[in-house]
Amino acid sequence: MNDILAKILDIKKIEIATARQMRSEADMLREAKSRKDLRGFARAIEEKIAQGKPGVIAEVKKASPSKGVIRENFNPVEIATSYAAHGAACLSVLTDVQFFQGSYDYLRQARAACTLPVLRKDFMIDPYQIVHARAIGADCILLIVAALSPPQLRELESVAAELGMDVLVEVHDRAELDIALELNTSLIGINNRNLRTFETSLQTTLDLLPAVPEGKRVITESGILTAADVKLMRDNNVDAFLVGEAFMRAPEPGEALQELFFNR
Ligand SMILES: O=C(O)c1ccccc1NCC(=O)[C@H](O)[C@H](O)COP(=O)(O)O
Repeated sequence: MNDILAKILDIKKIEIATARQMRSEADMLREAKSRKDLRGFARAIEEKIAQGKPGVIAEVKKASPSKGVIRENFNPVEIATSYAAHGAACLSVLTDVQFFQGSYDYLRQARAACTLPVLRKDFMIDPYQIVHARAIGADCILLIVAALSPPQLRELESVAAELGMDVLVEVHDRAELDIALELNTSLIGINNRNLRTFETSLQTTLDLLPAVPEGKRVITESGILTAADVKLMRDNNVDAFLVGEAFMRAPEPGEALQELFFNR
C-alpha cells in the first residue's frame, strides 16, 4: 500500500478508537436507525440519466493531499445550495479532517441546505464509521478497494445495506475492478487519479469500461476539468461523474457545474 493511503488509514484507526470511547456503537446505531430521512443516491443518478442528462455527483471539498487548499472561501451551505440549483444529482462531502480539511458539520449543513442525497466521502474501514455516517445524515458511503480486503468490503457493504444506504465502490485498475464486481452495489467509481503518484488520466476510465458488465453504473471520478473531458466520457457512454476541483475553484460552483455539463 502506498504511503499517503497507509498514513490516512493509520490515522483513521486512531480516530475510530477515540470515537468509540466517546460514544458506543450501540448508541450510535440507535441514532442512525431512528433517522427516517434516507434519500436514494443511486436512484437520483439513474433519474437524471433516464432524462437524458448526466448524473453529476458534485463534491464539497476544501482541500486535498494532492492539491493543498483548493477553496479558501469555503461555505458548505452556499456550495450545496448552488449545486442543487444548477442540476447536480447528488453531493459528495469530504468529512476527513486531517488531509482534506473536511468535517461532519459540513456534511450535516450541506445536506440540510438542499434535498440532494449525500455521499460521505471518507476512508471507511470500520462498521462504526458507516453507522456514524447514517447518524449524521449520509445516504451513501464510499468503499475504496485499494484500502480494504474482499471480506472487509463485503462486511462494510452489508452494514450499509442494513441501514438502507447506497454504496459507491471505487477502483483504479483491473484487479480492483474484478473485486468490486463481486459486491452487490451497482455504483462502480473509476478513479482516474492514481493515489500513489497523484497522476490523473481519463484513460483509466476508458481502459476499464469494457470490463464493466451491464447493470453496473460507471461513475468516472477525478480530473474532469473541461467540456472536452465531459464529451470524451459521454461519447464513450459514461454518463455519471464525480467532480470536485473544477467546481471548487470557480467563484460560483453551481454555475461552473451548469457550464461544464448543461451548456453544450
Ligand atoms: O485528491 C487527492 O489528493 C486524494 C488523495 C488521496 C486519496 C483521495 C484523493 N482524492 C479524493 C477524490 O477521489 C477526489 O476528491 C474526487 O474524485 C474528485 O476529484 P477532482 O474532481 O479531481 O477534484
